[in-house]
Amino acid sequence: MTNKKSFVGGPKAATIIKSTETFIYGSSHKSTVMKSSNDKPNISKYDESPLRPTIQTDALMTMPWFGMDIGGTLTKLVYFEPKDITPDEQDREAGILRNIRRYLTKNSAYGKTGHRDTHLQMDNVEIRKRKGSLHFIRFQTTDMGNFLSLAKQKGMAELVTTVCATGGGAFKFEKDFRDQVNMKLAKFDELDTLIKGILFADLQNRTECYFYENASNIVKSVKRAFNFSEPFPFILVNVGSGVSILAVYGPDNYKRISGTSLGGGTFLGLCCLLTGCTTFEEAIQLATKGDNRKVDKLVKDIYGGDYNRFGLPGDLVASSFGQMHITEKRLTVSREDLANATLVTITNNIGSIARMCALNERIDKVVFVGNFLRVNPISMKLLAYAMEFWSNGTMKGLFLEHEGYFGALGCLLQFNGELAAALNDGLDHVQSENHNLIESMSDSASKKPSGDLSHSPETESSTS
Ligand SMILES: Nc1ncnc2c1ncn2[C@@H]1O[C@H](COP(=O)(O)OP(=O)(O)OP(=O)(O)O)[C@@H](O)[C@H]1O
Ligand SMILES: CC(C)(CO)[C@@H](O)C(=O)NCCC(=O)O
Repeated sequence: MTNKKSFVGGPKAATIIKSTETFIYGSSHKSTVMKSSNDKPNISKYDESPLRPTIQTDALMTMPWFGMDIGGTLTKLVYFEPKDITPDEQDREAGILRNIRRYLTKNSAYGKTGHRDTHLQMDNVEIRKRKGSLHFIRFQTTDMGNFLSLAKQKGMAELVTTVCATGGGAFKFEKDFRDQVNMKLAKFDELDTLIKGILFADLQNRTECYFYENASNIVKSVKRAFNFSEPFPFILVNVGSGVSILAVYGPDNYKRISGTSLGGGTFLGLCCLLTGCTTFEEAIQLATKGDNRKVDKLVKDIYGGDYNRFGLPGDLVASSFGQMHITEKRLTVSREDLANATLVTITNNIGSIARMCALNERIDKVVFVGNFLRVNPISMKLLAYAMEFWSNGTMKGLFLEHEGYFGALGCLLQFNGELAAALNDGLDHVQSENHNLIESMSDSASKKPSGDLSHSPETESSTS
């Protein structure tokens, strides 16, 4: 069934993952075509970047189109559903492909932990000259075994030979994909794809980016759309299981400046330990009803009021969990208070590190993403408050609707030049090539960031 072709054209080798007449949508579906540079797929204005490989063959990439981000806690899957299928194409569409399309788009729950976030669906999207909808699906990474069994049961193994994947799990589960469903993973770096996904989503969705108006008043602050059409430079804080902080200067020009192991995984883990809850949703619900002031020690618990000399208001947390060494206090706190205090502790710590990074880089826009922010307005409002309050209004916390899906989305968008490299030579090839390009570009730039692809000590510092 698989007809895999490799050929060289121009500066990069290009590989068509699978060229099987039956499974391809589109009219010229039989042959492998190298697209010329003036016939570019209409993806985004950022495609004009000098760093982007110009060889593009993916207009004929076979369906289904997936991008997968296999993270430490959640696996995110973005699926492109073509909506411009002609009756003729429909006739030729293979049964398995049709069944997969229907299974994914007609359901919103899959297996034990799989969910489709229907409210995030993007319609009328154009990718590689095809029009369709993007569907956003997640499941627990601990459920990978069940996912692979389901994929096999639905016939994916016969249909797809290669999946574009990012996140640590693209490395960790590579062998499982190969052994259990005969699929190869084309691996992409999680931070590269994160940025690609963000830029694409913002172009597609005018209300993707938002901020909190009146951020200095948490009770009154309200969500408002933010015009992110001139995004650079910005600080990007990806709050997943752990936290990565990047300074982004252009679509292909960024550095990982910091990180912390105190992230979404820490919140969930501590909350489960302290309250006996078992899910993130439960943890957030508890936190919504609790009061951290019964758990934390505030400035006014120490000063009796504000600490004016250094501008510390009495209501500020002086010491997270600082009252919990007192037996009577411990006896009066509820599970809800403990959940709220855990959320506030983790959020404030992330806010504080993010603000220092922004200050250091002299950047005023701080974008927070990652699934820690899912159904979590408490943290978003706190982060917005922290950015505004501690910077005297000079910094702005920004948020994006598709929170945790950008890595998977960016992965789905990868062009064949990069795809080919990932397939032929492994990720290292892509990384070192991007690194060289970024290095050569940054030589002439006033700021001199380099992509944090080598994890050299100069480009990365870690708080953990
Ligand atoms: N349904 C859920 N189940 C588990 N965690 C959830 C859920 N919804 C939101 N979260 C939060 O999102 C975090 C994971 O976020 P995300 O998916 O962005 O990261 P990841 O890719 O799994 O982690 P990493 O990038 O560090 O490998 C969890 O640690 C938790 O705080
Ligand atoms: C290891 C990753 C990059 C995996 O996504 C993430 O969980 C993270 O950035 N953790 C924090 C690591 C640090 O302390 O810098």
